[in-house]
Amino acid sequence: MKISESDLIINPDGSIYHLNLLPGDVADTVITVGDPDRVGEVSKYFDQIEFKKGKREFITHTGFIGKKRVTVLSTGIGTDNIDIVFNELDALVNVDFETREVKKELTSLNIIRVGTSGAVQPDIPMGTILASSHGLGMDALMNYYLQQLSGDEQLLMDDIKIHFGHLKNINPYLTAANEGLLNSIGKDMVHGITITAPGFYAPQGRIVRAKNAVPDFIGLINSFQSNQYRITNLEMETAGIYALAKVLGHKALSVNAILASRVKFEFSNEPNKIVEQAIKTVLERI
Ligand SMILES: O=P(O)(O)O[C@H]1O[C@H](CO)[C@@H](O)[C@H]1O
Ligand SMILES: O=c1cc[nH]c(=O)[nH]1
Repeated sequence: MKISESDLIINPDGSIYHLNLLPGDVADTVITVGDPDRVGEVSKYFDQIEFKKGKREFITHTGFIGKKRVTVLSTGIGTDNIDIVFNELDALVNVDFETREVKKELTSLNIIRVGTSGAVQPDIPMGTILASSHGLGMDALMNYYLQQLSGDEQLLMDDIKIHFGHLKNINPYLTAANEGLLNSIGKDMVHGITITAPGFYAPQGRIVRAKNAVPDFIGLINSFQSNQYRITNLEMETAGIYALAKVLGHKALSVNAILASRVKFEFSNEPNKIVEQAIKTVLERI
């Protein structure tokens, strides 16, 4: 079936609407970062840069590490941007832009986020590199997509619904990391459930001047336990990445540079060093 011109927008030069990329520009391994300035911090380790492109907050560098072709792409902040990035990345590899039809043979990308995050458990200090075993979304993105949970995801979700059931206006969603990526790139890292929040301040329990509707948000999330699983950290993209990757048939892992301890009220004074360590670790393992 032909995808309409208003559903899938292709620019006059044949590139996709927001990412400004052509089919063929995306490597099978994609690293996503939030901050556009972090794209160069990743591609500086490439042996060869094939091209640099960008539009708005979506900066892309594709190149080679040895013989391996890698794309690094910035998503900006939030799951609203993840909706754009993941649908457009998927269309670039799985839709024929000439016929506007879904290709017969689908490509499954390996997508690794290297992001920053705040820890909510006292035993997870700043400087930790953490791989998200699950993304737990507190935003609204997955109200708009059909998602099927595995048996394990459903069991965990049942406990989450009980724990967070009193938050009447929030409809949490959960997706597990790709197991292969978690056990390879994420091996030896701290693992835990990452909460993806629809904001940085009250949605992550921060108090500056406005009054928060959810009292002791950090206490609420760090007291959750279901079998071996606990919530370890807060950021703003992982749950959307895990959920849309699964819906679209891609593999995803989120690696978090822990810059803050929300229980010790500390924020790192050397965030770039921690992010650099996360980037180097991921690049060594892809
Ligand atoms: O450093 P990045 O990858 O942007 O990730 C984190 O930092 C931003 C907030 O400061 C949010 O995007 C959050 O997810
Ligand atoms: O606490 C933090 C740190 C980085 N990014 C977030 O979203 N939260």
